[in-house]
Formats: sequence, C-alpha cells, structure tokens
Amino acid sequence: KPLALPGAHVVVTGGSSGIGKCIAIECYKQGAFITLVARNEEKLLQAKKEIEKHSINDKQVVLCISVDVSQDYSQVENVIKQAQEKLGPVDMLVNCAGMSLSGKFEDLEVSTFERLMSVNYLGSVYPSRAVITTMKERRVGRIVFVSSQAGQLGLFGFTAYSSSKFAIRGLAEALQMEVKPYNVYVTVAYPPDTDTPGFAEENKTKPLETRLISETTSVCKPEQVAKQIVKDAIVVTMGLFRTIALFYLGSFDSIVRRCMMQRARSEIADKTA
Ligand SMILES: NC(=O)C1=CN([C@@H]2O[C@H](COP(=O)(O)OP(=O)(O)OC[C@H]3O[C@@H](n4cnc5c(N)ncnc54)[C@H](OP(=O)(O)O)[C@@H]3O)[C@@H](O)[C@H]2O)C=CC1
Ligand SMILES: CCCCCCCCCCCCCCCC(=O)[C@@H](N)CO
Repeated sequence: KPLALPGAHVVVTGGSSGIGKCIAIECYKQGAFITLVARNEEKLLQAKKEIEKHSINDKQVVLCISVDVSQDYSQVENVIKQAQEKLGPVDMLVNCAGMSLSGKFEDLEVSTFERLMSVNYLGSVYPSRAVITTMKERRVGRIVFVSSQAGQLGLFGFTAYSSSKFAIRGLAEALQMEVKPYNVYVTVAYPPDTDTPGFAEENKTKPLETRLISETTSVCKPEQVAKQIVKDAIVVTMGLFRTIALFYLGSFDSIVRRCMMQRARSEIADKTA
C-alpha cells in the first residue's frame, strides 16, 4: 500500500540543490518532515528557507545536516542517528547526492573514476546501510536511488559516470529482493538531462560527441523529474523490465520468503529445546 507522506520523515541526500531540493519540496508540500543532507552549510540553509515556504502546517520541520556521504561510514551512521532522534525513524530515504564528470576515457584522470564511484555509488550505499535495519524492524520504508539514463546505457564521455550509475542499479535490485518480505520498497530513477546547477557544471567540460548525443533529447525541469520520482516511490508499480523478469523475481522472492520462515521456525525450535 502507498506510503503516507503526511507526518513521515523523509531524508534527502543532495537535498540542497537541483533534483534533490525539488524532491524535498515535493515531499514537504505533501506534509512530510525533511532532513537535508549535503556538505555545504550555506547551500543547506538556503534550501531550507526555500522549502519552508511550502509548509502546509506549523508542525513541519526541515533539518539540515552537513556531511560528506562518501567519506566515512561511521560519520554517516552518526548523522542518521541524530536525525532519527530529532524527527523519528526514517520512513523514506532518497539517495540523490551525486556528481557527473565527462571526458574521453584516456582524458579522464583515474582519480575521477575513484571519485565518481565513491560519491555516486558508496554515497548511496552508506545512507541506505544506516537506515535499513530500522526500516526492516518497523516493516515500513522506502529507499530511492537516483541513477540516470546514462545508468541504463553506456554513453560516449561517460565511462566513469555511467559505470557508477550502473552500479546503483545492481545494488538496488539486489537490495529489493532482500527487503521486500519486510515491506520495504526500493525504487530506482533513471532521469534524463535535467536543468540543475550540477548539469550546468557538467556542461562546462562535455566532449562534443557527448553534447550532441545529449542534445538529441530535451532538457527536463527538475520540478517535473522530482514529482515523478516521489510518485514512483509512494506507489510502487512495475516497470517494463520488471514485468519481463516477473516470473524469475517472483520465484526468487518466494525462495527468500521460505528461508525467512524456515529460519524463524528453527529459531523458535532452538529456544524451546
Ligand atoms: N541533472 C541531470 O541532468 C541529471 C542528474 N542525475 C543525478 O541526480 C542527482 C542530482 O543531480 P543534480 O540535481 O543535477 O545535482 P546538483 O549538483 O545540482 O546537486 C547535487 C547535490 O548533491 C550534494 N552532494 C554532492 N556531493 C556530495 C557528497 N559527497 N556528500 C554529500 N552531498 C553531496 C550537493 O551538495 P554539496 O555540494 O554541498 O555537498 C547537492 O546538494 C545526481 O546523483 C545526478 O547524478 C541523473 C540524471 C540527470
Ligand atoms: C533504455 C532507455 C534509455 C534511453 C536513453 C536515451 C539516451 C539519450 C541521451 C542521453 C543523454 C544523457 C543523459 C545523462 C544525464 C545525466 O545523468 C547527466 N546530465 C548528469 O548531470
């Protein structure tokens, strides 16, 4: 059943800019309490002010937390704990912190590969890892990953970026299989080019080929992309790929359920023995 946003605690990483900020606004408009996670404190406060303009009651709170989601797991775990103490358990986590750098394979520094993998991939692993246990215990939760169209298709200039966005898909699909029996749902968004500060930054260094490929599609508004992402997270439906894989996923899910029941049974047996 759909997640009720009124009163829910939604954590948005990358919530101080672009798509993440629009996701936060969209959830706030529907009555959620928001925690914004990003590094720059000034941008966080600016975003907080902007989001608060959209309040629908006087209880709503926007909390700001400055942390690098890709550096140190224990730091991320700590700030999530702080957020839960202030606003209650996390009902929905949106992993939107990310960055893009393009260039031909041989022109990209190897450190760029490390950086993008660390921010886009590990920066989604850490916050998710920090909220998952409570979500499973409560049998409530949504985890949203933000990949990209370049996370479905490897594109010229995106050897470093595409691979970090493909990694997110593997993570999300495997995690979904694990947590579905606990009523926790995982969604992945694959947005097209979207008009954000991050996109403007990316365009400064895009190779010609990448720009021409990118120009074959139009640039979306972040508000529009955010609206769709929130909708998909609240009412989880099945995409085309999911439908094709339905049979397999269905039978894998039943294996997972069976094991969970079996384990519970043997735990009870152990206790009574
Ligand atoms: N715009 C586009 O065309 C598309 C974007 N996407 C993806 O959507 C997401 C958001 O993109 P967009 O809105 O354009 O990006 P922006 O650059 O506008 O915003 C990025 C946000 O992430 C935060 N952030 C970046 N690095 C870190 C970090 N290490 N730790 C914590 N926070 C961090 C930034 O804050 P701060 O710098 O202060 O930390 C900022 O809040 C990204 O994952 C991007 O890959 C996907 C498809 C298309
Ligand atoms: C299976 C269906 C896939 C359809 C793919 C069509 C691809 C057309 C062009 C893609 C342009 C590049 C998008 C990258 C956006 C991005 O992530 C960066 N802008 C981030 O800043």
